[in-house]
Amino acid sequence: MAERIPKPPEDVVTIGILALQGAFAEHQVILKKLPMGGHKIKIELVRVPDDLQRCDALIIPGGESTTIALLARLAGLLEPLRDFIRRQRPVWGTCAGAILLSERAEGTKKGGQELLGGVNISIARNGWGSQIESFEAPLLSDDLKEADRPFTGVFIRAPVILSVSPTPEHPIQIISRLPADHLPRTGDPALEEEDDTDPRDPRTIVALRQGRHMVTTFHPELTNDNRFHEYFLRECVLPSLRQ
Ligand SMILES: NC(=O)CC[C@H](N)C(=O)O
Repeated sequence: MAERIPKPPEDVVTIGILALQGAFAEHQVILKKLPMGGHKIKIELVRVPDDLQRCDALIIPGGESTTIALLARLAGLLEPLRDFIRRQRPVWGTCAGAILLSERAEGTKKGGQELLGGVNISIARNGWGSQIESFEAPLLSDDLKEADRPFTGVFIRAPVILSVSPTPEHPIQIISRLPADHLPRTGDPALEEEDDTDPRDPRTIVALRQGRHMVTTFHPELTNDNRFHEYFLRECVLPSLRQ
């Protein structure tokens, strides 16, 4: 009888999704379907500090950043989350999550808002103006698989990146920008007149990363396209496991 060769144990990667409020279930659906080569993904819905302890990486979903911060405080998660980020664990914030990962936020509610920090950017909550509830834009990025195929960016009361502050030790990589012909109409001529739009204007940046910390101001979890999830795993999560 042929000897059975035992299969090597699959590497299990535990991805946490902060599940206090917002679109965490949508991230879960995409992660479950994501092809992972030799790795197996275990998804951990993070609601208390012990959940976070089991995670190799974390996704902070879209929703309401003030509510998420408040619930995180009540759950005793604020400091464990900040510690997770400080330890350079991979973290990705989408929309409200992007606000929470920013070092500075404008347009916060009265009394301010607690942030987690970790990505050296300034961001404006609901920065496209209250008249623009949501819009879609075709996004291109050389960093995505099938780079020629636009990714449909879904923006819902999205934040706007106001400035990025890289340092030599902590460079910031721009992953995608809004195309000039898809800038929302904000009444701000600098953003609307194509000829005048500086392509380096930080307000056009919609996806970036600083080390293993990534922010997207739109909702990749609300499309059927898993390429930003694939990017996060490939560029932020898997390299962190090899150390
Ligand atoms: N879709 C979203 O996540 C919106 C974010 C929301 N405007 C906030 O400030 O938290």
